[in-house]
Amino acid sequence: MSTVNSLGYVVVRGPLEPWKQFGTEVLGLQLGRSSDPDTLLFRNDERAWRLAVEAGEPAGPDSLEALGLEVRSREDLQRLADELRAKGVEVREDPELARRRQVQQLVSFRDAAGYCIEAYWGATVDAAAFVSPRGVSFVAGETPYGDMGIGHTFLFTGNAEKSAAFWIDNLGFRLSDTIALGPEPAIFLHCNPRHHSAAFASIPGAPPSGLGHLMLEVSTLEAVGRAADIAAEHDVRVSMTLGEHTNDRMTSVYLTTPSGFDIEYGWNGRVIDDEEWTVSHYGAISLWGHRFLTPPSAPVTS
Ligand SMILES: Cc1ccc(O)c(O)c1CC[C@@H]1C(=O)CC[C@]2(C)C(=O)CC[C@@H]12
Ligand SMILES: [Fe+2]
Repeated sequence: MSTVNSLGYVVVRGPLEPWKQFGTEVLGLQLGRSSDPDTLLFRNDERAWRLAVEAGEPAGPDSLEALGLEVRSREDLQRLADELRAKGVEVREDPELARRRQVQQLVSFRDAAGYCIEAYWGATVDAAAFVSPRGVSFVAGETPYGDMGIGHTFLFTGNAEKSAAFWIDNLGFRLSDTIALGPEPAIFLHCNPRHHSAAFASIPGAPPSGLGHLMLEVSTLEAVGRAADIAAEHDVRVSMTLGEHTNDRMTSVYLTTPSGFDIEYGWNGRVIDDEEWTVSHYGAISLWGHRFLTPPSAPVTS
């Protein structure tokens, strides 16, 4: 099976000016060079960009435009596209989009829940070094465990089981673990040593689909604490307080973006070695902390 190697990039919609400030000053992301005035590009590592924000209204979880899933080579992308088509998935090669995303080749298709997936190889590495405006370093492309991608996404879905099955059966993701969360367990999947690159949950009261959060991992607890302080100064909404998750052991805080979905800003996430990993089920989401300040279903406020 052709295996996706990482969650390489995420494309969302939102208001650009607030995002520029939030991305650089709160998150410590570096602005990348964008040839399109209606698209902001953010870097968190050596890549030309990892997070793109296209101009639009705040739409909460519906702000998700596309998920970029990276494969290692032209041959792997060809195999992946062939396998998807053989299973009846409509796969479209898009050279114009590949140019915009600064990758060598790209195909797009929809997963079981209808999320727009862009599979690609040949991402552009920037000649300029990554320099965070807040001096933080991210755990992303270049890690002792290899490329772990941008971070992870937590996706709402009508049917977590069905969504996860698509990613496992067609994209080569592996089950990390599950957590009791509402009537059906939330499902966490990995495709590299990062504990999970995608999680699926259908939660009563939460939206039926969309991006719950994008997790960005920094290399120190100090960087998480400072982000929480700066968020408070900027009147950024904290949707979950500092805490540590049971399964991936991420110590994190959840900050609401100008688009209305959350960024989980975390440190010390667990890594998985497939040779040794045993799947567990957890009865709680956190070991400590992570209190909701407002319910996840509360309306978006700017
Ligand atoms: C449960 C869990 C484990 C590890 C993570 O990295 C992670 O983000 C989560 C999800 C946390 C959290 C939750 O469990 C309840 C529903 C929440 C609030 C959301 O709506 C987004 C984040 C979710
Ligand atoms: Fe998360």
